[in-house]
Amino acid sequence: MNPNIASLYTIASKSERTIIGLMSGTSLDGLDVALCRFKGSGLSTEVELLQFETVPYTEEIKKEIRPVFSKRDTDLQQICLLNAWIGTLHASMILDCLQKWNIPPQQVDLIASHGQTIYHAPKHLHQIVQFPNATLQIGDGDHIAVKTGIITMSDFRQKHIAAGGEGAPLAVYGDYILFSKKGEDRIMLNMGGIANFTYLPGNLDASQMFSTDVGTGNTLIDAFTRLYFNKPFDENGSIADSGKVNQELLRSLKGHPFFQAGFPKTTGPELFNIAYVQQAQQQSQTQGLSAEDIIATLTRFTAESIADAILRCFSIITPVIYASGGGMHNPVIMRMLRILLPGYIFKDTSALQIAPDAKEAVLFAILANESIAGESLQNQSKSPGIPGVYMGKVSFAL
Ligand SMILES: Nc1ncnc2c1ncn2[C@@H]1O[C@H](COP(=O)(O)OP(=O)(O)OP(=O)(O)O)[C@@H](O)[C@H]1O
Ligand SMILES: CC(=O)N[C@H]1[C@@H]2OC[C@@H](O2)[C@@H](O)[C@@H]1O[C@H](C)C(=O)O
Repeated sequence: MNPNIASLYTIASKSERTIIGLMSGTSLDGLDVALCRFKGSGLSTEVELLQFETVPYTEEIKKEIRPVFSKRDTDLQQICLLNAWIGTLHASMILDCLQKWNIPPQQVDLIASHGQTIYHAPKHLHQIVQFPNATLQIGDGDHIAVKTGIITMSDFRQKHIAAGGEGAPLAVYGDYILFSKKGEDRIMLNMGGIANFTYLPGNLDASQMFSTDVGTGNTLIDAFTRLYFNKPFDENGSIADSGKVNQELLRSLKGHPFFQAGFPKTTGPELFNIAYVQQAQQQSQTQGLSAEDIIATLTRFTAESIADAILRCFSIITPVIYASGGGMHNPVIMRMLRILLPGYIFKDTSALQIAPDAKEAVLFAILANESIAGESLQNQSKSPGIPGVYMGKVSFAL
């Protein structure tokens, strides 16, 4: 037997596995590295988050990725170079973390790497009849495996598309396994670059569970804070707080057919970008707004997109909302959400023993644990957008 297959078999048979989950999201802020210890699989999974770190992307790294990030017209050579370069970069970030945590790489069984999304094109975005849903994550797993010496799983989204999904949100699989709770209806709300949520019914009926993107999270706030203030994000919402929401611009921002479309649906900065806002400004004749008012309006746009989607989905019940992702650190978004969603209880995932900034990286570690050790597709659901499949491709180190 090939010794790689034998090691994989050994890892799959262990009673405990150590898996590093990686996530580098649409905010391009850095690489989330979550070192997790797993026992079991499926609904009996137990995860302990041993270490977590967000390794920030330097301006030099962002400068290399931005020209291809969610751009239709781009340099194919740059994509080709980045695919290997990001893999190598992520590998050295992992090795630095392990050194800092004083953990030899030999103690890690697997790496679960999301990669860097550079283009997400569900059918409703590209609208080309003969092409299916599509998405592209780069930072090839082979480079991570060879450089770290650790078996790496990557490219989780393609199987989801092959089985009929849009390639996202994938969080739902881990949300179901980790956070479903009999007797409590839950919304797992993640506010990263893009905002999404998973509904977990308190009756544990997987066929009622669903997951959807709802629109922009921080991506537009970040883009305009960069444009006008040369800062990466609106820290603590202080710029939004100093501006006034413009109702005409807000109405125009909310006018896109994406918001009328049914659930589940996915999106990205391919739609929600600077041009999207400029077009809305033109339509609403609000080109003269101050930078502060634009950021206040975009912050409100984020909060209303989330609240409208939740109110559309739940007319009778008010599930408990567990927030995660960088947007929960923006007090203006959180204040608006509390006003827009009266009667809802807000918590964050630390109440469920997972640090909110680490949640997405942990969820990719869960996907890898399932693919290696899952004995049945416990997360299989009849809900649209949640095909019952094992995801991820294996890269051996040798
Ligand atoms: N103190 C803060 N004040 C305001 N915003 C903050 C704060 N801390 C983080 N953020 C926001 O959170 C963003 C990062 O969020 P996160 O890391 O969850 O995004 P991501 O994982 O890249 O996105 P996605 O989930 O869409 O892939 C930052 O770009 C910023 O907009
Ligand atoms: C294509 C892609 O990378 N999508 C991300 C993005 O960031 C948030 C939202 O859009 C979500 O759909 C997804 O990530 C999370 C981790 C998911 O798949 O659940």
